[in-house]
Amino acid sequence: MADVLSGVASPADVRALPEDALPGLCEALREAIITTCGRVGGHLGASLGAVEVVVALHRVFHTPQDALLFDVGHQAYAHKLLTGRRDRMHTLRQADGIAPFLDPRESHHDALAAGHACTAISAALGLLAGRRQLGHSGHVVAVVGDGALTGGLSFEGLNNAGGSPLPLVVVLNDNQMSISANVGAIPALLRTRNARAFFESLGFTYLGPVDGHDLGALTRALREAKASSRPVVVHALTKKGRGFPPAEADEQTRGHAMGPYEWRDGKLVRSRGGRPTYSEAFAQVLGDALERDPRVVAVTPAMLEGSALTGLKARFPDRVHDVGIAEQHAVTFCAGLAAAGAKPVCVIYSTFLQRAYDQVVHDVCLPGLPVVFAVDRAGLVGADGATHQGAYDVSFLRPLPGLTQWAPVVGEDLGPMLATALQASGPSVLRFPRGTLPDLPPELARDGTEAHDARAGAEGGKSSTASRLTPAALPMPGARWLKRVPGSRLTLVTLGPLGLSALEAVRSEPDWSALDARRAWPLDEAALLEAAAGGHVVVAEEGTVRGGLGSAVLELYAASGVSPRVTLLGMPDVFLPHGDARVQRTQLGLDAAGLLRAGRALLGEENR
Ligand SMILES: Cc1ncc(C[n+]2csc(CCOP(=O)(O)OP(=O)(O)O)c2C)c(N)n1
Ligand SMILES: CC(=O)[C@@H](O)[C@H](O)COP(=O)(O)O
Ligand SMILES: [Mg+2]
Repeated sequence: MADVLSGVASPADVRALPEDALPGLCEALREAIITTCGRVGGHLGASLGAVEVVVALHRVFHTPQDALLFDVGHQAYAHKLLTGRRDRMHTLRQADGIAPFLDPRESHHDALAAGHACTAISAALGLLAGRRQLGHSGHVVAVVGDGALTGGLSFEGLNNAGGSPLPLVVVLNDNQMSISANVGAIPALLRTRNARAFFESLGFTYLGPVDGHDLGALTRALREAKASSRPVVVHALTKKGRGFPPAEADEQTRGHAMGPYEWRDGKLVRSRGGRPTYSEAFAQVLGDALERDPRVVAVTPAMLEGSALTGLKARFPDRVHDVGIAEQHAVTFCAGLAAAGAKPVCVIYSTFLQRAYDQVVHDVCLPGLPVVFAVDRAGLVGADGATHQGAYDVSFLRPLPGLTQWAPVVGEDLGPMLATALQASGPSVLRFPRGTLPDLPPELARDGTEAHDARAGAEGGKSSTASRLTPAALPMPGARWLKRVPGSRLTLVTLGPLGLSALEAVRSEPDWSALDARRAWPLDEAALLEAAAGGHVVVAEEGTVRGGLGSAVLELYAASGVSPRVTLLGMPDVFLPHGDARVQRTQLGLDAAGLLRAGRALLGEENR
């Protein structure tokens, strides 16, 4: 079987295959996808479901003269395998390896880079319009999932395309799944006869529904679409996870994304990390809040699974809302909830919050509504790479009046921070990273929340996690001295879990202090000015250096007329690619060794 695939070095080879070789090709593609994901993990379910769609597309359209745009790009592993990347698929999602999604810098068969959902229709229409304007021929096809039709951007594209004479081809890969089961009225409509009426009323010729695993039917529909002089939708019904029993049987996500696994004797063997993640810890404290206060409501834009909210959805079906891939709507929906007196918590990945910036500014912050944003995946995300890095939230949120930005160091910080945010009269952010919770270091275990603020002089506060979550600890104070050395020449100022790197670093430098900023905004000015008094400050954060906490600290020092020597560490001024987040953290100097290096260099003691 693999032999069929080894004879395919480019789409021209796919087109040259006799029809009776195609089922074998599809099987070999599935085998390659299953093997690759087993070794390195990845977006298995969507890619398995789209195998026939991809093969049929390459039979009918000729890339790169014709352009295929896959929404998100997570379903396109077969496309990668057919376009000269088969030999490198084992490097998928790893540093310097094959990209997690599509990118023309990796292959000229990839028309445009993506990773976020709902962009394909607009991008494809623009590409087609641009090509026609410049006198280029060639067809342009947007492959979108049913999940993408829960997002407004897709509809902006459909509206424009349906009213345009350009012969855009939209292939709707309808598997009735987003990451979780798809939601809302439109996915329901897609499985009725009204699907035809719906697309036709938007100005498209509708072809389908077609069995998306029937190569013959798909090929015929795509040929007809290619011959059209008008915009066309080809509606293909597919099954996510097709051909891999554990994915097909996975009722939650149909194997949407999987970590490495082994497939032995017909059984899936997966090593599951035992430690809870920040997302799970947040979901736990959110569950407590939902339990305690009937006004609390949780909202997720299509990330129930990743945000660890499936359990809460089952417990509080009417108060946990999955609104689809609709970040803008999610935020404005929360604004409405807050205006009604509810206490909405919008649980959203840092990278996806980017799409809802105006909604945060205009609908939440401007009226000062008490919406809590739980910003997950803040910082380095690892294998998903540049499109998904949680790099910008601190920088783009910091200028917004009245918005408080919290960042927990350890899981134990989440409860008091959420409780403080829920008590606030205006909007708040809690940013936390992708990954597992650290052990509670002894320096933090010693004190209760309020006792961390050494200026309060409190020692030996409450000792149990539960007691740290009590309202007595609220509201959260400002910055927290992780270590405070009187007369210290240097202070490490950190945001979020980097406080743990700082704690480790200062164990080797008994004369240095360490301050957890605890908030990116508003700053704890008194604590930061105290840090400046030592003359040397290193600010470290997992977000862009430009515009982040470090910039805020420099603004404070400039405005206060103090001028310590300052080094800023964080994510640099480039789009950081996929790789191992731990390795990248070290490369960026954000681990304890990096902080030590930066501090010693600042003091002119690099040779120590
Ligand atoms: C703006 C944005 N929000 C959320 C996501 C996370 N995400 C990636 S794929 C996906 C589901 C997409 O569903 P669908 O379009 O139907 O494709 P399928 O996976 O079913 O093939 C989601 C929610 C994203 N990539 N971009
Ligand atoms: C393709 C996509 O956007 C999501 O599937 C994303 O890869 C999820 O990331 P996490 O694994 O961090 O939930
Ligand atoms: Mg889908």
